[in-house]
Amino acid sequence: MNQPFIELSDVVVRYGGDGRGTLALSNTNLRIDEGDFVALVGPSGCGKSTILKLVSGLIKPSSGGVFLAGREVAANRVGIGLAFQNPTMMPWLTIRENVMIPLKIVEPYRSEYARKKKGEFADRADAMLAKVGLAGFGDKRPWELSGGMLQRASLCRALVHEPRLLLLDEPFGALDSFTREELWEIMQDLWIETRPTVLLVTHDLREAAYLANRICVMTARPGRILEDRDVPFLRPRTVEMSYDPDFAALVQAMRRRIAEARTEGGVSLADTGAAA
Ligand SMILES: Nc1ncnc2c1ncn2[C@@H]1O[C@H](COP(=O)(O)OP(=O)(O)OP(=O)(O)O)[C@@H](O)[C@H]1O
Repeated sequence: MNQPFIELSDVVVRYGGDGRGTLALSNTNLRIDEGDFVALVGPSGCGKSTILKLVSGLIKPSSGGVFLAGREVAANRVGIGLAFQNPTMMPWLTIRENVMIPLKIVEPYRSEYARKKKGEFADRADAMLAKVGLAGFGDKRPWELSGGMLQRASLCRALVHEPRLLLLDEPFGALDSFTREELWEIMQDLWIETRPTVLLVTHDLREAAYLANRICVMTARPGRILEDRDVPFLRPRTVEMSYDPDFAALVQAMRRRIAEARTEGGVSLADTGAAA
């Protein structure tokens, strides 16, 4: 079997440190190949964001292993892009400067940025903005853009340094449904063009089925992967396709699975730390 790009092996996460805190993940196993697009879905609080935190190295597992490109996450230098529900732009910077932030921080761009390539990087940011329909908005400040426009800019910022891994935590969750669907299309185009490995956390099952190649359904907390399904629809997918019977049937099956999953994790008082 090929070595996966992301691997979680028997991962347990207990928040709180003294062994009496919240058990968020129990014996979670997950393998993701490079270039794949995987959606994590499941009941609220089941540990989806916890998996993103593990893969980004923000937290360590209480036990088990988390590997990225064959190495422990802590020892890894894989470039990562991040986008969240709240696009959090720096208000004192222009949109272009916000998009360029990873180029100031992440090598090899960082040293080049300091030397001579600032103009070149501004062009790169403008090209990204044009791809997501924000041509000409580089000089604007964040407060001059709508929520949907800010989220487009946030996708540019997540991808400008060509990361091998893109972590998305409900990036379209706060948008109206029309804007959300527009952003799905943009996200799909960006993924097809550069093929980063993507791990998407979402509550929107149509979104998961539109964007992902695989959907992993988690149990209620303490979470683990309950079901791992391939999404067979051809690309590029369209919003119209999301109303086809096959697509609707997949979404319905997921919905049922999550309803069942709500009862399959089983949170006890001890798990929450409330019994302590
Ligand atoms: N820093 C923390 N300290 C203590 N408990 C935490 C911490 N972070 C998360 N938790 C708890 O761990 C569990 C899993 O949290 P997580 O955010 O991973 O779930 P989620 O599936 O992403 O939730 P949602 O779908 O509601 O966003 C939740 O019960 C949460 O309250």
